[in-house]
Amino acid sequence: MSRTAAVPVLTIDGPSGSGKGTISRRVAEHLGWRLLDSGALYRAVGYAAGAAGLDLSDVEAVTRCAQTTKIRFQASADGSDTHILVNGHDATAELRTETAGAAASAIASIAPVRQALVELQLGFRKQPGLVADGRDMGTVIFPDAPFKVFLTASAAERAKRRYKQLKEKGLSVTLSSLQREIEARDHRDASRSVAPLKPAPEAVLVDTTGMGIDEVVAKVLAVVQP
Ligand SMILES: Nc1ncnc2c1ncn2[C@@H]1O[C@H](COP(=O)(O)OP(=O)(O)OP(=O)(O)O)[C@@H](O)[C@H]1O
Ligand SMILES: Nc1ccn([C@H]2C[C@H](O)[C@@H](COP(=O)(O)O)O2)c(=O)n1
Repeated sequence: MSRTAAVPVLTIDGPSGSGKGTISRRVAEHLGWRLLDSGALYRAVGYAAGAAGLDLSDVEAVTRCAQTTKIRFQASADGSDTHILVNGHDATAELRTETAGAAASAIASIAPVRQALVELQLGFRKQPGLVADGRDMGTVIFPDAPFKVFLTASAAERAKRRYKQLKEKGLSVTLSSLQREIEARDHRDASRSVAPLKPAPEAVLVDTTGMGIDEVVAKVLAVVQP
């Protein structure tokens, strides 16, 4: 699934809360490369399906939804942030919730839904390069990527990070329920038959447990610029 093999791609896959989004953004900025947040696409389809009142296990209806939903990434006016428009509605805040993550994980196990999002993802591969974050970037979407990283961290550490993030947003959550949700999502993403969450055999594994963000960024950059 190449599109333009001459364009370098760094794939960053890993479980929920391992820091893929944060690290991908920082690394893409440093390299001056484009960024693909593939999880946002699945979140957008899950959100659109929910908004249309669909049963998320209705394969035909959710597939049609994936094929017709218009998803657009738009830089904020000051360029510091990216907004996600779903069928013209700015759904950025709704898409970041744990509920949206769980809905995304549910519809992501449907093979034709994944197929409907392939071309969109390949279209991000443009010069001077792409940092692609997700679950199957290195295994399915960009198997020929010259640089592949798999980020992990213990479930307890990932739950703590998410807890801090949500508390800072003023949301009421408990650490134990977050850890349970994270573990359930990991299990579903890793055990599905289509494009399961797993490292590409040649990916560099980075366990970020106990590592700060700057340290992880440096380690990932070293994969591209040894
Ligand atoms: N190495 C790190 N040390 C401490 N906090 C981190 C680290 N990496 C990421 N974080 C924080 O953890 C939280 C989750 O990170 P992030 O959203 O990047 O993870 P993710 O893997 O993209 O999650 P998801 O798959 O659910 O979208 C954020 O608040 C982020 O700032
Ligand atoms: N390449 C991808 C990206 C995401 N998903 C699914 C599985 C995740 O639980 C969900 C949300 O992703 P996140 O925003 O947390 O990275 O979307 C996938 O199957 N494949």
